[in-house]
Amino acid sequence: MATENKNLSVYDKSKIPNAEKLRFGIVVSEWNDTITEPLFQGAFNALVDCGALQENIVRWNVPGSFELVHGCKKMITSQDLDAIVAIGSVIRGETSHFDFVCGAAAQGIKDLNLAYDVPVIFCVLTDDTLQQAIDRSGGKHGNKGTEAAIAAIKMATLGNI
Ligand SMILES: Nc1c(NC[C@H](O)[C@H](O)[C@H](O)CO)[nH]c(=O)[nH]c1=O
Ligand SMILES: CC(=O)[C@@H](O)COP(=O)(O)O
Repeated sequence: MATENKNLSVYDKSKIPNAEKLRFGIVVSEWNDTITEPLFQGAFNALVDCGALQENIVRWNVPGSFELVHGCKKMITSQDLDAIVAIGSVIRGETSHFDFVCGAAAQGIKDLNLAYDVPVIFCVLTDDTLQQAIDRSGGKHGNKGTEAAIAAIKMATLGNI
């Protein structure tokens, strides 16, 4: 189902485990911060709405989406966390740099999920236009940060009875 057919901000709290006892990290790319800041707010607000304590949410900033992987790895190995949300916004420019940044972020985050037991949620928008990014960071399609926070709670409690 394409994003245009679902709202990224819609979730059913009755089907989400309470996050009160969980600790979360959020690593935020500073590139396109007009997009990544709303994504962070969406994620932060959803975690708190689902019971997470504000003091149990750790935020680090990195320069760009390419640096999300190292930032998440450093957070995994230095903090005691139940899940991490990696937030970025990559918007296509004139060159193929977009493909390399997106690919590196996606593959690197995937590798972290294989190498460590802390789930890292891929909250990196990869858009052709700024409008697409706006639409997915609190616009008409909702907020990808909200969706990522819910995924983080679900993955942090995966397999719990
Ligand atoms: N163009 C975008 C970038 N580019 C920067 C890279 O992520 C990286 O910081 C740089 O290549 C130095 O290693 N990053 C984004 O997050 N979004 C973009 O649109
Ligand atoms: C995703 C990028 O790195 C891109 O925004 C850079 O723009 P350009 O490809 O025009 O250098």
